[in-house]
Amino acid sequence: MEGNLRYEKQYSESGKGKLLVARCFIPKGAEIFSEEPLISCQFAWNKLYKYKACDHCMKPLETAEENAKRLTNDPELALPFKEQCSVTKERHTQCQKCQAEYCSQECQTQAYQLYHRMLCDMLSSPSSSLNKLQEIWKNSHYPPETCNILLIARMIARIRQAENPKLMFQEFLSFVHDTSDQEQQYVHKLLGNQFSEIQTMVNSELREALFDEDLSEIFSIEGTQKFLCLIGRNGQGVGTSSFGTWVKNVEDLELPESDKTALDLLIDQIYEKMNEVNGHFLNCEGSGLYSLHSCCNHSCTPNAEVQFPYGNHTLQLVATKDIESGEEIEISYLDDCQLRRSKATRQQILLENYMFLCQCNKCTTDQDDETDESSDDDESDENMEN
Ligand SMILES: C[S@@+](CC[C@H](N)C(=O)[O-])C[C@H]1O[C@@H](n2cnc3c(N)ncnc32)[C@H](O)[C@@H]1O
Repeated sequence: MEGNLRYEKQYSESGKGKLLVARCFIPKGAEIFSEEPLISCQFAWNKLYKYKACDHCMKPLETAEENAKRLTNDPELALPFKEQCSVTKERHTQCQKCQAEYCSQECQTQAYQLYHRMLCDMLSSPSSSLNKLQEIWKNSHYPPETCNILLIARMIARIRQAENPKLMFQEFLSFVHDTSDQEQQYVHKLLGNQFSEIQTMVNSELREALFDEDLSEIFSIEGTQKFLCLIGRNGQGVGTSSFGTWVKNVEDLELPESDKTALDLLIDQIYEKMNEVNGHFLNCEGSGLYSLHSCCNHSCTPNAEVQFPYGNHTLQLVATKDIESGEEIEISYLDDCQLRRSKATRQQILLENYMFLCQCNKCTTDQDDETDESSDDDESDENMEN
């Protein structure tokens, strides 16, 4: 199988750590790989805002029409081509103990086998340390969120439920997780002074909920800090939307030109209304840790991008340019708007969020401060979403 892969892992000689390199020519638009996350989790505030998605794969649980009604605040809204909605409610299941909802029995079983068995009891009791931990986190990380502390609880449960917990722990440690850079100049922003009290609380609730003598290293304060940095530096934002999937499906339909025009108009009007009512928070969001994707370095002129074509947490890496054999495969950790900012601003955002001074081609050859197209006042709080 190795022989068919379009990429290989290498180690950078210029201090960028692991990286992915193309093993063959990859044409623009082609899939480089797709992968399931090692672990993923929705953001903590989703429930309150009524974003409903599978507790395991993040596939939306409300139909495209329900989704559109909620986000436009228009209970009368009706969508044509309802059969193009991919939500199949008759397949949905629920954990009888903690009420977690799933898009299918397969997801419920997978979640239980991977991490849910260890967490279910605690999640079903409102006063448990795990629920306390979620509340502590929610109260210090308001939307837009970039990670949920339950992701760490799931990581620990995944390690403890693994056939070989030490091996699974090592797998997580293969993601970059240092809490400061080599010169000790920069510390990850999740470990900033404003969060020091929270780190102690998080550590103590994690110990109470999930302590295991054999894995005591995870439960030290340094262990908690490492895990926080690990999700901060590698976590990939995931966004799913049943309306978005419906739009993609109806756009592929073979329709007479006049019907297509009417449909496009309807879609534009719905999106406009959604933006008016809800701003930019249209997706059910969360984050995940992906083994292969986390080997991709950042570039301010990337040649690949992350997509979620299946409407769940399965990630696909797609070439956005022709990539020559031997070329590094690079994504952007910045969104399009941030990519147009000056070198100084881009570097500051990357330092704050990922603790590195960008060594991509553009940054090492560029004196582009004057090309900055936007104000440098906005703060960035983006994860590896783009
Ligand atoms: C998701 S990891 C990418 C893979 C990483 N090189 C590794 O060894 O695992 C993100 C980290 O890679 C490094 N990195 C990514 N892009 C970089 C770049 N353009 N310049 C320097 N370091 C970079 C930084 O340490 C960053 O925190």
